Amino acid sequence: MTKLVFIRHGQSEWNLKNLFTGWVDVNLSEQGEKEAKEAGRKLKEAGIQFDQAYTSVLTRAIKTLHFALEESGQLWVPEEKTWRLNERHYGALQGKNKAKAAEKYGEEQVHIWRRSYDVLPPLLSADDEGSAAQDRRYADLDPRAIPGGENLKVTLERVIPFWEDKIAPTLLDGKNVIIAAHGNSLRALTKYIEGISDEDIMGVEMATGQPVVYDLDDKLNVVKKEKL
Ligand SMILES: O=C(O)[C@@H](CO)OP(=O)(O)O
Repeated sequence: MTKLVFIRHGQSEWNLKNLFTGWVDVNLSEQGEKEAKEAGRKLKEAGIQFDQAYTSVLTRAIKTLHFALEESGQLWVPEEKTWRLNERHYGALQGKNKAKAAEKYGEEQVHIWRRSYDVLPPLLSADDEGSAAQDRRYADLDPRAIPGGENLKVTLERVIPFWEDKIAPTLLDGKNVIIAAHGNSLRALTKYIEGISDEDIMGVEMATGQPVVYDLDDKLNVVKKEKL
């Protein structure tokens, strides 16, 4: 039996301001730091020991991982960062206020952009200001893989190759894994490992800074799921 823990980053500065964030690299808020440390204390209390950590290339997830590991006395655990665990890219919505967008485009349209499985947000092009194509951390990516905006389906399609190549083999090796990532990259992984339908995933939410602990059998079937 191996343990797999998901943790969505603690509250970010843009969660606090209610802005669409996606690939914009914002920091944790003060509250977010507290949530990440509290998550670490809960992991310690539960006695969960990790062998490997994975996170995105975004500050809010990396710092959440570090606070949680430090607080649980496991800051030494090997970690790998990948763009594949990034938040879903919110395209031209990034930086816009979610409540103002609902006033302008209607609640329903905004809900569809936020939670539908396969509707894309308005896209950014590579030469638009704020495009990831201009960000050095994505320099090694095929420019065609740099998104201008993603729905959950596209997010899942770029998260799963990393699951198959790295995370699943580590778990199959009997190692306990923590993944510190984002609301939508973790919803994609949740959908995949729990076999949730395209419709039902619309109702699945991830709380900031709350560890979700899975016990997996030797075929990586979920035996138990618990939120700390
Ligand atoms: O703005 C975002 O990047 C995400 C997570 O904060 O928002 P939502 O929950 O609306 O998908």
